Amino acid sequence: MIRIRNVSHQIAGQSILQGVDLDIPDGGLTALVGPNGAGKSTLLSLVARLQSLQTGKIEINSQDLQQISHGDLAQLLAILPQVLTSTHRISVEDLVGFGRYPYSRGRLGPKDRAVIAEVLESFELQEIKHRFLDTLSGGQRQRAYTAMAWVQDTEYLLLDEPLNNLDIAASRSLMSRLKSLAARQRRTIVIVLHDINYAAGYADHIVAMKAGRVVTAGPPQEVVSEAFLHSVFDTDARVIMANERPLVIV
Ligand SMILES: Nc1ncnc2c1ncn2[C@@H]1O[C@H](COP(=O)(O)OP(=O)(O)OP(=O)(O)O)[C@@H](O)[C@H]1O
Repeated sequence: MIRIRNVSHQIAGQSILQGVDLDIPDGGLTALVGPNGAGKSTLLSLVARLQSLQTGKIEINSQDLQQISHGDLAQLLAILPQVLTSTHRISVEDLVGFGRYPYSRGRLGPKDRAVIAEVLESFELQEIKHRFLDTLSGGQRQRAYTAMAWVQDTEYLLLDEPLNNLDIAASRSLMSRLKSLAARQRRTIVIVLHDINYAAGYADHIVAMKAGRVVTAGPPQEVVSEAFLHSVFDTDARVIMANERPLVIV
């Protein structure tokens, strides 16, 4: 479990997170939602130790995040940040191969190669595995980066807006793939999503943030309502039920 207690964060004197308390349960998909600037990316980056913790405490599997060695953390948790550069002349296969670095230290062994082949297959990248990243479409590149995060084979995977640039078919396919892989391999995926319907349709848990605080958390059926959209997103939209999940009429 990821346990976040009383985490506050400031940048240049501005308060970004304010006393965040949150338990992210083990297994399945937890969607982090909220308006632009709510603090979602900042919270993920603190959990992944991309930024230093200023106040409060974060524990992963009851271990203090600050005390976990770099090597152990790289095998426990992977993050796909929001901003991805694409200027590198690197092939999809090599990019995904980099994801094995915590295990291979740069020398891919048979197990690494097998895992890479399996992930290229399951993320439908086989046919473009020799292409350079800067020749791909935005959506293909996004899939390649997500595969690189996945191939790290970590118990916890943090994905910041992985549906960026993906069309509806690719978005649905990625969400159902993540959901079934998480269930099959008992992984915990925390995913920042802007489209509330993908969160409502696929996530096991939803955590909503606003102005640097967690305002509500729970299963989609309990969280997503017209009152929730009004209070968190300042918008009035209808919510109906479809396939036993809430659906926002946009
Ligand atoms: N390096 C930085 N310098 C100054 N302000 C920052 C920096 N990083 C984040 N912020 C500010 O912190 C707040 C939270 O940003 P963050 O990216 O965590 O929000 P978010 O919920 O992920 O937003 P979005 O949905 O737009 O990606 C925003 O007001 C942002 O402008």
